[in-house]
Amino acid sequence: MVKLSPSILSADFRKLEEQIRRVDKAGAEFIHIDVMDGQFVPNISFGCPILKAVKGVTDKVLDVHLMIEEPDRFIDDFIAAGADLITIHYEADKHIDRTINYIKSNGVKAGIALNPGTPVSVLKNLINIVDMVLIMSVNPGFGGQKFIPYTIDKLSELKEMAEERNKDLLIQVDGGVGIDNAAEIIEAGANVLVAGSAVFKDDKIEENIAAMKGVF
Ligand SMILES: O=C(CO)[C@H](O)[C@H](O)COP(=O)(O)O
Ligand SMILES: [Co+2]
Repeated sequence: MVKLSPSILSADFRKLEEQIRRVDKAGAEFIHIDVMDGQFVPNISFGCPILKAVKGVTDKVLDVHLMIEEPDRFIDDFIAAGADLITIHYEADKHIDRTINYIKSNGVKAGIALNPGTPVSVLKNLINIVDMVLIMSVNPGFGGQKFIPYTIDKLSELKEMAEERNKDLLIQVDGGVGIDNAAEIIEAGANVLVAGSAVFKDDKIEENIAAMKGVF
């Protein structure tokens, strides 16, 4: 079954609690939390205090996307704040095997994210130890960007790699996802769709989620 993970990066932060409750009630399975450090990506977003606040208002899977350098420094903090799934970038961690195993040893699910320019082939061995792979379909750092078409091929390649290994893998896609391209993205292999602007657009959260789920 395909799951939806609305990114709160596009929420109205003046009424974050209300927006989370609406996303939850409208049927989103995950809540996507974009953490940016101004180093790995050219933008700063938010960190553990926001995650803790979100944890207080929903039981949905808190899907934390760490766009930060050397994420191993902060894993304990994000686990303590309530993360259910932590995704780190392949490009940001010199000892990614150690960090992934550390996350899992704490009973939290672990994912690896790949920037658009990083080939799926780097996962040849790592695919065996992760719960999820996140294929970035924009260059990370900002919401509201355009989907990069060649990342569709990366989704297909990843799906094939997972099937060859008989592996039940969460395949997440993030960036520029909306009702216009959701069908093609799912067809290529994604089973978790992140959407920020497409969900929070015009404050029509319920309609936007229903339209998106209509495609699944
Ligand atoms: O990781 C991200 C950006 O780095 C966001 O999750 C992503 O961009 C979602 O926003 P949108 O759906 O508006 O593209
Ligand atoms: Co994200």
